[in-house]
Amino acid sequence: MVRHWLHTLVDDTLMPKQLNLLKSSIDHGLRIGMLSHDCPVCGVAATRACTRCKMVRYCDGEHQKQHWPQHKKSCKPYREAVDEQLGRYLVATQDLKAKQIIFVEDPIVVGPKWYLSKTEKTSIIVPCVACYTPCRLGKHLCRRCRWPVCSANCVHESLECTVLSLGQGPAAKSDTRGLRNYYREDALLVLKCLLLQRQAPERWAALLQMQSHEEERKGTELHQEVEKRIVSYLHRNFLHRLNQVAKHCKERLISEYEPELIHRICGIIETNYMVIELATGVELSGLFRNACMMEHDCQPNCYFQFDNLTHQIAVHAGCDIKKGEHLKITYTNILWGTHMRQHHLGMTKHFNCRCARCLDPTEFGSYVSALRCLGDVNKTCTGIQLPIDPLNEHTQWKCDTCPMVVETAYVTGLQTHMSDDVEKLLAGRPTASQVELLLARLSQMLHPNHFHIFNLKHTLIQLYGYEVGLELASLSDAQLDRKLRLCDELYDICQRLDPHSIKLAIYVTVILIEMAHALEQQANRQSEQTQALVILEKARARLMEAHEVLEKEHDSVAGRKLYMKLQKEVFELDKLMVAQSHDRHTA
Ligand SMILES: C[S@@+](CC[C@H](N)C(=O)[O-])C[C@H]1O[C@@H](n2cnc3c(N)ncnc32)[C@H](O)[C@@H]1O
Repeated sequence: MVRHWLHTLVDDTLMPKQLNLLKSSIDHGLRIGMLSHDCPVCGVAATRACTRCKMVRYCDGEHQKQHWPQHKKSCKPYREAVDEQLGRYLVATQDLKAKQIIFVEDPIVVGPKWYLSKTEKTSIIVPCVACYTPCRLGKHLCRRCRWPVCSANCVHESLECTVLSLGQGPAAKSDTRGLRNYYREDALLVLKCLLLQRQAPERWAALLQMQSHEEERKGTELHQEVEKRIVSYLHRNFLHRLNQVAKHCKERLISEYEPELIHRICGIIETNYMVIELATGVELSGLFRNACMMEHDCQPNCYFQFDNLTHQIAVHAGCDIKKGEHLKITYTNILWGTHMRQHHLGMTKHFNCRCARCLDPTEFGSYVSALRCLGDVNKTCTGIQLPIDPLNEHTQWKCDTCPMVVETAYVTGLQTHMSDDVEKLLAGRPTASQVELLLARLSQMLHPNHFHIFNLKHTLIQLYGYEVGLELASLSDAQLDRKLRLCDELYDICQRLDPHSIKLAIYVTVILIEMAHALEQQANRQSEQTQALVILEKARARLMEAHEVLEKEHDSVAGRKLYMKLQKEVFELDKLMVAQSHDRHTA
């Protein structure tokens, strides 16, 4: 769902179920259409881009010169800065308006997904080695390197093809597992990085400037994992033969490829990679010189979109940003509680986040990590238990009402146990009553806004109104009220965590659509037509808000599918409203 830096650790169980239902409609490429390709002076289609920001194009140097006094006010509205704690980061050099494109840039390198899911590792559908179109393993192979391509005519980049052709290929009569053990597309991004030495020395130099955390990574699980998955795989199958080739050809295809360098590249990828989702649903991983410099904050102020064809990134202001403010994105799942986010950032990006949300035990009043206080044997308590020092992983948790204190180990144990219960339940397509049961059980210990509770409630709003027997028209008034109340609660949490819906656009859209559904049903049950129309107006306002929120997700598959759904919903609602007001006038 939501695109960002995360891989397998992003909680898939939080993916709105509705999106799965919508998985089959439109599929077309999306360009970063917000940029004009016309000369701003004469309106003629132009190719000569401003070399500084690359965001405006001119038909000739004369018009570029003429436009400069105007353009210089918005050209490259940010600068790079460095500090000891953050490393390199970006700062706004002028006030920026929400949604404004701050910059567009080409990738340094793009390649297949850096982490494959369990299913992908064994799937016979793989991305074409040349163009990433999904193709069936073994149907077409590149004539030279014998890697899977989508058609016999698809042309594979020649240097990569040469290196891959050094491999022996999978063992004869390999089953799918054997084939997948050989065709490991998740190692190709590293190979593409190595090839930059020869193909694009400037991009190679930019790559090597990126943060790798290579020292901190040594001896960690991630280091061991890439040693097996990438470093030894590439050496064993392809790179070990490069020396022999060099002797024959009297030139080196790649000058440096020793294991330490490959580990460093793996560190660079792990620290910086961004997920690019294509219209086909195929995910790629990319590195960008400037975009990857943006620092992390658990409440970001920027969002980004990708061009499907060129893989360019467009970074937008997610809200109004003042001159001097840092440009910030989020590297983790903002629906997780502070301890989980900290753990994830520490493990993959090697830093402790000290943003305003992480420092606030209530997490902006959202209470997504909070527990209920159970009191002691003598007295029950209605208080809330919160971490005393949220940045300390060993902190105690204290009740805000009574003297009760619990240890972190207890809280972590409880949450892990509950994670398992939630994941297990949601993986099995539960009914609303099964979700309600678990919700009731977890609610005895967790705050009503806790992230596990959020997850269950977000599932519930997509079951009331859809499940057989619980279609909107079949819901009792109480069930309809419950759906609406759950939507309100979820919306409130999203607003606290992400007031501009920068990271939670998909979640918020689903919530707003479900709110609109519940309101439409309430309007249906109104005998008083004027009142019904007022409720329908409210429903329409929710859909319009969803429309606005979803703009940030125009480039994602989920976003485009939801957008189509939304268009239909607005159309249907408008029809209903016209019919209602017609009835009112003729009554
Ligand atoms: C994607 S890179 C960002 C660019 C990096 N600062 C550089 O100099 O190349 C991510 C790394 O930047 C640093 N970083 C980013 N956001 C941070 C934050 N909020 N606090 C501390 N370090 C941060 C961490 O070292 C992290 O692993």
